[in-house]
Amino acid sequence: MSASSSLQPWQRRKYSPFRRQMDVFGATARFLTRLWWDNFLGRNTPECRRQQGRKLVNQLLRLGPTFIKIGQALSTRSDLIPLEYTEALGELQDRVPEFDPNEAIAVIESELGGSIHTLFREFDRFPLAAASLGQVHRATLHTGELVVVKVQRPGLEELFNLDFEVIHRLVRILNRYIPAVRKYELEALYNEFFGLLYQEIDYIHEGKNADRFRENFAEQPHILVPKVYWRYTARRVLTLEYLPGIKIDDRQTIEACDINPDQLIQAGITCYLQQLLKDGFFQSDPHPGNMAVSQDGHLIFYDFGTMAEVKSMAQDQMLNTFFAVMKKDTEGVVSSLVYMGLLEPKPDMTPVKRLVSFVLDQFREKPIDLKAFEQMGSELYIMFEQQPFRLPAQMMFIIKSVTTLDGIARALNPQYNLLAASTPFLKELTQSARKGSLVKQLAQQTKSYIRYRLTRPSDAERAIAQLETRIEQGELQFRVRTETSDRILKRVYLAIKCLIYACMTGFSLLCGTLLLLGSYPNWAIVLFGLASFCFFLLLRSLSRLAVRERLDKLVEK
Ligand SMILES: Nc1ncnc2c1ncn2[C@@H]1O[C@H](COP(=O)(O)OP(=O)(O)OP(=O)(O)O)[C@@H](O)[C@H]1O
Repeated sequence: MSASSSLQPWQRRKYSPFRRQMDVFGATARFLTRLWWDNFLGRNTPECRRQQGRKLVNQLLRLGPTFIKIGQALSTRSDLIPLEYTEALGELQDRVPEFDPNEAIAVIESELGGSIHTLFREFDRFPLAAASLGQVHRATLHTGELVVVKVQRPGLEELFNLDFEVIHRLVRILNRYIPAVRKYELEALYNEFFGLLYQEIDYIHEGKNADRFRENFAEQPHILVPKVYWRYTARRVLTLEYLPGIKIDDRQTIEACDINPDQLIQAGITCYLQQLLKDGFFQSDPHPGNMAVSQDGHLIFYDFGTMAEVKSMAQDQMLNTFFAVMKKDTEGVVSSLVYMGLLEPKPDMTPVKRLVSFVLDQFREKPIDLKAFEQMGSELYIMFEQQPFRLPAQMMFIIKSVTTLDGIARALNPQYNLLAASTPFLKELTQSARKGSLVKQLAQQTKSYIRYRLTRPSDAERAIAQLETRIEQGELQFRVRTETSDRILKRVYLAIKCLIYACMTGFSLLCGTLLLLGSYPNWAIVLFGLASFCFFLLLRSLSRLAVRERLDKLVEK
């Protein structure tokens, strides 16, 4: 990033709230007037919108970091603004001049409490990278470890505080005087946006995110996440292990290093599926600057300032969701999205279902092609204009991150296939979900057997029949937990019980008959009752004995 010679207004040392308000209101008024003028002249072509988009980008750049971030956030909202605008805003690079290294050093010294020489053995004054919120310098710790120090732009928080007030005022005015904007729920968007922005400028939060992300991938050595040096980290300074890498979309260098792009794609897709579906914690901004490839082909992740959360899913739920998308099953997709908190459950879900069905319909005759999501942007916008709801930000983050990832994969291999790249993850998922469901079924069957001991033998019979079939099909294997002698003892015990009940039945019957013949009918009835009860106990023990025998045979197999 090149340093700009002319100082932008937002870089001023002193920026009065009134002056800032005038600048922001002036820029908004100019933008709205241009829109109104185009509308008045009936100029509503894609080319006009593209031009307006470009002008908007320049205006946002002049207004500085808050507005650059607003532009970047809006570039994911094809549910809110037309495609030409999202495209123009998507190009909104962080064209912000890097700041003076002396200022960076001053921030580090005040945040970490020590002079730069006591903190670091070496500190590279020339930044490695610069962005709207901060810049990254290379350094060496006194212990010899190579690190990068991410330093926040001086005065950034003050500028955000100023803009927080100014934009709130602007939102209230727009809501009050321009009824057409009310459908955008600007107040909610404003809260959502600043909530995320304040999180992004808290580097302690970013460090914690990095730690959490690293833990989620601890078992996967091909995913690298820089270690956080907490002793050298504060709210405005983040010190990370130096992990240099090749830019993820630099196919030539990747191939020159003998790294297989297909393996990288697979690792990237698997990693994202895990983030989205299993961990429910994902990097919502996977642009090529936030990912790199190490010399030995591992995937490196940078930047954990914009992590988003969704409800993680159990394995079988994940599978159902994935297959619902692949099968284009609207109901299934909607219920998964509701479960993950990506759609708000409403009494009338018809508009949502209509929208999901529209999206899935686009792929009716062909496999799901993520690139097509982007091309559908303008149609989506038209649909949203007619729908009485907007999507939660996370949903748009997912669409954006998945489509960005798809773009990166295509840059590496234009022939790549999403389904093929997802296969390893799905395979593992299917296996563990299958194991999980087998265990569940076994538990259920065992439960019904136990229940049988208290209630009906027929349930146990059915459960055993199912177990038998599954064992025969090789799906289940029993681990023998009781000793053979123990099992024989139990059967003998049951057989003795049967014998006793049989004797008691016979004896009661005999006594009952004798009493009846000896003209004691009342006593005879009591003994016949006792005989029937013993007979019932006999039958129950016999069926238990039969079940026991079959179970033992299964175990012996
Ligand atoms: N641990 C690291 N090791 C090596 N290089 C790094 C490291 N962290 C960041 N970088 C480099 O610095 C660049 C910017 O880092 P990062 O994305 O974290 O900054 P940022 O200010 O959040 O930028 P943006 O918000 O635009 O993504 C990365 O693209 C990468 O080239």
